[in-house]
Amino acid sequence: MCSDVAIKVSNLSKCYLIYDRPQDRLKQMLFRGKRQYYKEFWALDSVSLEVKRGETVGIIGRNGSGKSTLLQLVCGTLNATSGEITTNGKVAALLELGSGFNPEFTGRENVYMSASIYGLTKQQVDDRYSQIEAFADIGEHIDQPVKNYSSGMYVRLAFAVIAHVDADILVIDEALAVGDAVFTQKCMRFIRNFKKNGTLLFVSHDMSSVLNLCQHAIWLHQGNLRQAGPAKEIAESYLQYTLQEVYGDNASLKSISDEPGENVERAEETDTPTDFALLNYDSQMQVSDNLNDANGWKSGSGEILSASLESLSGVSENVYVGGETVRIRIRAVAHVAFDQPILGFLLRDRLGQDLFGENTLAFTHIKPMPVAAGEVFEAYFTFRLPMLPNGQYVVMTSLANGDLYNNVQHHWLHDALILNVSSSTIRWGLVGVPFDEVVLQKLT
Ligand SMILES: Nc1ncnc2c1ncn2[C@@H]1O[C@H](COP(=O)(O)OP(=O)(O)OP(=O)(O)O)[C@@H](O)[C@H]1O
Repeated sequence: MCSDVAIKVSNLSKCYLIYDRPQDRLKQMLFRGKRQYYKEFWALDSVSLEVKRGETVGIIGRNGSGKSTLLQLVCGTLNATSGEITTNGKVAALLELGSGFNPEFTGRENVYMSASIYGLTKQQVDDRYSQIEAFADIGEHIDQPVKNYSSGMYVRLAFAVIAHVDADILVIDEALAVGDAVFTQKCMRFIRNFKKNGTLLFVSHDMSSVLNLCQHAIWLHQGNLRQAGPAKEIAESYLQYTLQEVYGDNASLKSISDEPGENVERAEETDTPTDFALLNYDSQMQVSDNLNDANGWKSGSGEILSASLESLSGVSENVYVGGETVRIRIRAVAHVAFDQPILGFLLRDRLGQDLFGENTLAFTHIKPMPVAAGEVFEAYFTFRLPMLPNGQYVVMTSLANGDLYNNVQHHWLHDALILNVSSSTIRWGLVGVPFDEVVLQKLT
């Protein structure tokens, strides 16, 4: 196999033998060849693909289309009926829950067992154990048998292991779906870093994760490779297909500009021009302080002491409403003198996408505010809270010193605040926008 190819799959097929009754399996063994007591089910049928070293490939498709089967075949946990698979480099996998760990062993024992399967020596695991434990961040559960773990804890530990075994190829099946926002972002940071040199094969039903992580995508349909290509293109074709499944063949993603119209006929107007019941995007969020558990790093020259979100509309403590005016306040202390300290924040969604943020650079650029060692200082940012879809978000905070062209980060906290948005009626996109008018009209 060419050295720039990480995974090569040729005419790969997997057939499961389905027996209607358990005794049929026994009969088949006894009367081997004379009669067939099973039905064949082809979960994968002559699939061929090539993944180049350093490529990130998402696998999409409906339930039962063969995605997990393909991943298991690539990882060698399942034998193919026919066809060939070649991998170039160390493959580490996060497959479905329950695979990989011995349920009776503790988390710690499973770390040692699993890492040794990936070729690490006991000394190497000893050296990395504290990093693995910190990545998993499951506290004292690490010494409990994994059969008592929640699915989230299980994935945390499994991900922590594969993140520390020097894999060349990572194979991940839907793992991010069970993690909370903080853990998901930790995984996303790891994967983004891994992607710089490594190869990723990633199964997900969450199209935003696929688009976020993968350059290419493969669409499997009833065990066949239906389409492969750039992730955006494949995601659009798949979305078109799912729309047609729901709404029939007329559903299309065609641009409205394809069918221009000149005259406009409006739908009959009612007394109330538009009933905005469906367009009420109000969303409520609860905010919790995560400063003590936040992931990040610091130089030691200064640190963030607190980060908080305050309501200026005084709605209610800890509950904020999309659209209301709020203030993010970040307080820090300098351990050495800073000539131009900068404080900033970024709001991120669970996949680590930056939604918005700001820092005090513009202010410090024009009017620097030096601080002496030991001085406490703060910045606050007042703004209208956007309307966000349901889900978890985090606020990243940072402390730096310098100007636009030359600045040094001193404290960086990925998840200083955690925001939980509930009861949002936003159905599409990353934010809700207040609509002034919505009209349905005929073009004649
Ligand atoms: N051990 C098995 N015996 C019989 N059929 C199986 C077995 N494992 C999987 N299948 C069948 O093979 C098909 C493909 O399964 P697979 O788990 O690969 O699908 P998938 O695309 O990953 O689905 P999902 O999105 O639901 O996870 C399904 O119809 C499934 O029922």
